[in-house]
Amino acid sequence: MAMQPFLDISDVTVAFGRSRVPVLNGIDLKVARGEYVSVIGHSGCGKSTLLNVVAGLLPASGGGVVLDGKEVSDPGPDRAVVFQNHSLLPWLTCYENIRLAVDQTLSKSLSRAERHEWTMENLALVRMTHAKDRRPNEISGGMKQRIGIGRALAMKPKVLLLDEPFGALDALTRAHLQDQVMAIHAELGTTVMMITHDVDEAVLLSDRIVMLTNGPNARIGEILEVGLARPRDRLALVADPRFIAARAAVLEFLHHRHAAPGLAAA
Ligand SMILES: Nc1ncnc2c1ncn2[C@@H]1O[C@H](COP(=O)(O)OP(=O)(O)OP(=O)(O)O)[C@@H](O)[C@H]1O
Repeated sequence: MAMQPFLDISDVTVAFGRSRVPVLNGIDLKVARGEYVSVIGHSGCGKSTLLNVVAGLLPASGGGVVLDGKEVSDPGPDRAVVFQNHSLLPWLTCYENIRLAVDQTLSKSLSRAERHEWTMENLALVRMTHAKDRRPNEISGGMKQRIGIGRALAMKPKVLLLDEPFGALDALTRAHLQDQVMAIHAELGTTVMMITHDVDEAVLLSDRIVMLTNGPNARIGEILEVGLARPRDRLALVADPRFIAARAAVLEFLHHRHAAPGLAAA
């Protein structure tokens, strides 16, 4: 029997409205358990649309998504999403934001005491124990994203969906969070699908980089196997010829073969 991929995105087409040209056309992507896959492409090509289909937030017009043998038809805790702009509840503390997700998803399998322990464990995982009693407006943007990631992981998702999770952060905070996500991925073996605009980020974090062509009718133009050993050290990689080559391949795709719409002929 052929091995079924853990996450199977099969011939997904999405069109908004009845007679519109599809945004995405025939996206086929198989992701293995524990794999870290990034999706990169120019603004508006349909990256978030693809992530939303996998999340079950948006129905595909054609094709479908199967996760661990189960067809995706609506949102579920097995696919936790972290958006660029955190979506924490402002009236709850950091602890309570994570605890709420734990209570909503694991109340059948864990006792009250275990849910407390699990919440604390996830606060520790994202290095936020010290701020557990603060509310979102009392912490920085980077800390909010850490709570968002902790909350997503606390749901024990089968796949973590990251929609430009570091996009709104300054460069240093961003680097710090990328390192934390790499450490968490190494520790938990989480399957991750991440949307990004950032070529360095994609190469640093991913096992494979999926490059989308420009929309409408966007499709997968190319998939790059990054092939760098883990753990990865951002400073050491700067001079690593394999890192430089991977980076150049993605840049070449984005800036020569599929330049931003409107700039192609410039
Ligand atoms: N609900 C919707 N109704 C109609 N059109 C939509 C809807 N959502 C997205 N689109 C269109 O689909 C296309 C792809 O949007 P999407 O947000 O997926 O792109 P993206 O690659 O994630 O962009 P960015 O990198 O700027 O976030 C865009 O042209 C957008 O205008």
